[in-house]
Amino acid sequence: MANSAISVTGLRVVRGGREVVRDIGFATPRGRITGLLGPSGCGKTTLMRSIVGVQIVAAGEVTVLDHPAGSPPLRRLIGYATQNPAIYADLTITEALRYFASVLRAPMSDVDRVIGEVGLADHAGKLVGALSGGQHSRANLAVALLGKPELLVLDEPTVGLDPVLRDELWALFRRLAEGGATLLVSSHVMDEAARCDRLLLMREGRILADDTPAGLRERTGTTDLEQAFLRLVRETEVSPS
Ligand SMILES: Nc1ncnc2c1ncn2[C@@H]1O[C@H](COP(=O)(O)OP(=O)(O)OP(=O)(O)O)[C@@H](O)[C@H]1O
Repeated sequence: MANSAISVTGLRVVRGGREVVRDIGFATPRGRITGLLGPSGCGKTTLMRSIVGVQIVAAGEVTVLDHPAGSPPLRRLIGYATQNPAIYADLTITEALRYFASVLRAPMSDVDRVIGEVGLADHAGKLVGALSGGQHSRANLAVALLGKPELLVLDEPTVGLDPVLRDELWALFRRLAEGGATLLVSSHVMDEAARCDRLLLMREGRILADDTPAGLRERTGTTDLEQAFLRLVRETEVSPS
C-alpha cells in the first residue's frame, strides 16, 4: 500500500522456543483506525511489540511511518499503551503525566489535555494506586496521547471498561483519527471490530483476513463480524495454506 502507516513483510517471531508470529505481511492506511482482533494468545501483543520496535524478530521487515521499526526518529512519533499499565502508583495522575511529559519532551500543556481526553479530569489529583482498574487503564492511555503522536498503538485499551466508557473511548479514537492520527487498536471483543475502518483478523500467529468490516461481511455472507471470523476460521481449517 503506497504511503502506508505500517508495512510488514515476512514477519516471524519466536517466543519461548515457539513461532508465535508466522510469516505475516500487511499494510495499514494512514489516518485510519485499524483493529487487530483475535483470540487471547494469537500473537496480537507480539505483533504490536514488533511494530513499536521492542521485540526481537526472527525474520521480516517492519516499516513504520517510512522508518524501520525501532529507529530513533520514531520515538516521538509513536504512542504505545501496553496492556499492563506502567505508571507509578505513588504519584497522582497529574504528577505521573507530568513526569512522562518531561521524559517524552512533550509540552506540559499536554498534561491537562490528555487527562481531559480520557475522561479523568475529575480524578486528576488522585493517586494512581487508588484508581479503579478502568481509571488505571485510561491513565495509561493518557500517557500514550502525550505529544500528539502520529501513530497510536493501543493494546486492548478498552478491556475491563463498562459499555459507556468503552463508547466514550471509541469516540475519542474516532476524533483522533479525524484529526489525522493513525490508530492500531487490539481487542479480543469482536463487537469492537465494527468501529474500525480496517480489520486485521489474527489467529495462531497468522493474519486470517485484512479487510474493511463491510468487505469482510460481504466475503463471508454474514452481517455479524463474530460469525464472519468463525467462518474464516472454518475455511482455513478446511483448506490450510
Ligand atoms: N515472554 C514470553 N515468553 C514466551 N512466550 C511468550 C511470552 N509472551 C507471550 N508468549 C507467547 O506468545 C504467544 C502470543 O502471545 P501474545 O501476548 O502476543 O498474544 P495476544 O494475542 O496478545 O494475547 P492476549 O489477547 O491474551 O493479550 C502466546 O502463545 C504466548 O504464550
